[in-house]
Amino acid sequence: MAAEVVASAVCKAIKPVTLQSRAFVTFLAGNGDYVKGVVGLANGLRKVKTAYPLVVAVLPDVPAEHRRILESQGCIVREIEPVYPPENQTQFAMAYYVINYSKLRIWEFVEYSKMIYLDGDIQVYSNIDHLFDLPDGHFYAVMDCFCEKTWSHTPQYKIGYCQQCPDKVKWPMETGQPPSLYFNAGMFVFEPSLSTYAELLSTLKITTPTSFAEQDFLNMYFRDIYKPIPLDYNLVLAMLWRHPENVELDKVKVVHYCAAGSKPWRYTGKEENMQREDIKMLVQKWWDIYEDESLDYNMDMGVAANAGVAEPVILQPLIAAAMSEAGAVQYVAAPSAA
Ligand SMILES: O=c1ccn([C@@H]2O[C@H](COP(=O)(O)OP(=O)(O)O)[C@@H](O)[C@H]2O)c(=O)[nH]1
Ligand SMILES: OC[C@H]1O[C@H](O[C@@H]2[C@@H](O)[C@H](O)[C@@H](O)[C@H](O)[C@@H]2O)[C@H](O)[C@@H](O)[C@H]1O
Ligand SMILES: [Mn+2]
Repeated sequence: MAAEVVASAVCKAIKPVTLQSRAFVTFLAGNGDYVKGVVGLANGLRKVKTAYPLVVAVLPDVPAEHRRILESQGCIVREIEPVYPPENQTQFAMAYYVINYSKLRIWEFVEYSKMIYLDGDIQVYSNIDHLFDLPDGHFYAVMDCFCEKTWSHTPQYKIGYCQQCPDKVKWPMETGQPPSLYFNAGMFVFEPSLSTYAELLSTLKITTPTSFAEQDFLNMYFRDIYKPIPLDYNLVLAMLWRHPENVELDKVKVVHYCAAGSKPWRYTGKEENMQREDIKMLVQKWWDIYEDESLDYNMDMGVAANAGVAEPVILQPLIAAAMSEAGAVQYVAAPSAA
């Protein structure tokens, strides 16, 4: 087909799609060493050449020096109000509650139509920009694992049931339905919305805090629209020793350093499982990116090379979105939960 015919066909196919503003977002609290995690994340996103900026939602207690470091690394720093526990909810240490529930403020970042949230202890090793093209109206995240001691307070842990291997120890149906699919809240794809934000906070006010804080709360709130995505998009490290059969390490795109002792910037190797070769390799991989000065933010580099610069117009997703109406593009289908 002659080039001009193709061009006109593509132009006809591209309906007037409003420019989508998209960004990665992470969260930083306190004046401690998590800022290293966020700097590492900014470098990692640059290394995989994401087209989108990294927004950092910071609590007021994040010092000016840390904010300067983040801005010098191309991050967009946005201060958020802490979310304080209701007066009658004091069974959690204030700091733990505030640090975890304040994450919910990111729903008010409505200048972005779609965001990917990443914990500060996460590193992105392959480009995941295609997740922004997942269909709207759902909450995408990776399923968690119930086998670590951190779950010992739950019925599923006591029974030995885990959604990562539902046939290994079957859920006793006589006790009722198995727990709904449960995601790890260290990484998720979401759409900021003021109405959702208002409802999240009003619901929180009447919700008793639980051990996994905002992760439990988000699982309850988004249960009906939650869609699991493959664990390659958020490898919770405990999966390496709890469900190795579910992990293909060379396919993993995102690593979540949430196992005790695995935070790379604090790694001593002393905790359980921390002397594993795969853990040592993943910690070193994080340090290689953190210390790679060629990845530092540089105003002279091209826009695409600098996460955090004003949003470039990326035609590919717009064409894909337009073509999808012609049924020509298959989106990343959320895998079946089983
Ligand atoms: O002192 C802290 C503790 C937590 N966080 C942020 O809150 C997220 C959730 O905490 P963490 O990752 O330690 O929880 P885990 O995934 O290990 O349960 C972190 O990744 C950081 O982004 C922070 O900035 N400062
Ligand atoms: O308590 C709130 C946290 O809950 C989640 O971490 C848990 C979870 O991953 C468990 O499965 C692990 O066993 C545990 O180590 C780990 O702390 C989120 O990653 C984090 O962002 C944050 O919401
Ligand atoms: Mn984490």
